[in-house]
Amino acid sequence: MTNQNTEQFISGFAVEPDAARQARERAEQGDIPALAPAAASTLTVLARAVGAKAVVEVGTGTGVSGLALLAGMDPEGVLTSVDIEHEHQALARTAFTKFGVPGRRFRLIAGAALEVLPKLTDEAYDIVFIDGDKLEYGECVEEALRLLRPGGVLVLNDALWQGKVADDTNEEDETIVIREALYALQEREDLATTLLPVGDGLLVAVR
Ligand SMILES: C[S@@+](CC[C@H](N)C(=O)[O-])C[C@H]1O[C@@H](n2cnc3c(N)ncnc32)[C@H](O)[C@@H]1O
Repeated sequence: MTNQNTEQFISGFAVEPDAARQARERAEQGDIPALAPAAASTLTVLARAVGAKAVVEVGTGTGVSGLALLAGMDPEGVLTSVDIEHEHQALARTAFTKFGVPGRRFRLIAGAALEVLPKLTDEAYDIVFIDGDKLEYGECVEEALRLLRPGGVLVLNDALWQGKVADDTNEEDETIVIREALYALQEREDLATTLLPVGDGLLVAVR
C-alpha cells in the first residue's frame, strides 16, 4: 500500500478544472460523496485512451466523475448518467453547463440503476463507470459487461472501500458485495483486470 506522503502527492498531482472543483464543493455541502481527484483524472485518461464516444455512468452525484469522463471523451461523445436522486442530477447539469458541455453530449436519466441499465443497448458503450449503491455492484457489473463493446472498459469505484475490502475480518454487507465483485471479475479469463490504488480504489477491466 502507498504511504501517506505518496497518497498526498498523487492526490495533489491531479489538476482539476474550476467546474470540477465547484462540483466537489457542492458535493461536500450536500454530503454527497464525490470521486477523488486522482481517480477523476484516471477516468479522463481512460476515456481519452479509448476515444470514448459512448459512456454509461451509474451515480451521477454532483457531476465530478461525469466532468472527468466528458473531458477525456471524443468531442462528439455522449455520456449517459443514471442517478436515483433528481436533485443530484440538477447539480450535475449545472456543473456540465458551466464547463461548457453542450446539452447534446449528456443524457441524465433519473431512476434506479437496476431499472435503467437493462433498458440500454447491448455492446453499445466504450466505458461503463459504476459509482452507485455498493450493494448493487454485483448486478451492475453483470449489466455493464452486457453493455460494453468488445475492448470496452469497466471501471468500478470504491473498490477498496476505505480499506475494508483488504481486511479479511470485515464482513459488512457493502464490503462483501464489493469483494465478491472484484474476485468475480478477476476470475474471468475473457477480461484483463487490474486494481488501482487511486482515490478509494478503482477496479479497471477491459472486455
Ligand atoms: C458516490 S455518489 C456518486 C458520485 C459521482 N460519481 C461523482 O463523482 O460526482 C453515489 C450516487 O449514486 C446514487 N445512487 C444511490 N443508489 C442508487 C441507485 N440504486 N440507482 C442509481 N443511483 C443511485 C446516489 O444518489 C448518489 O448520487
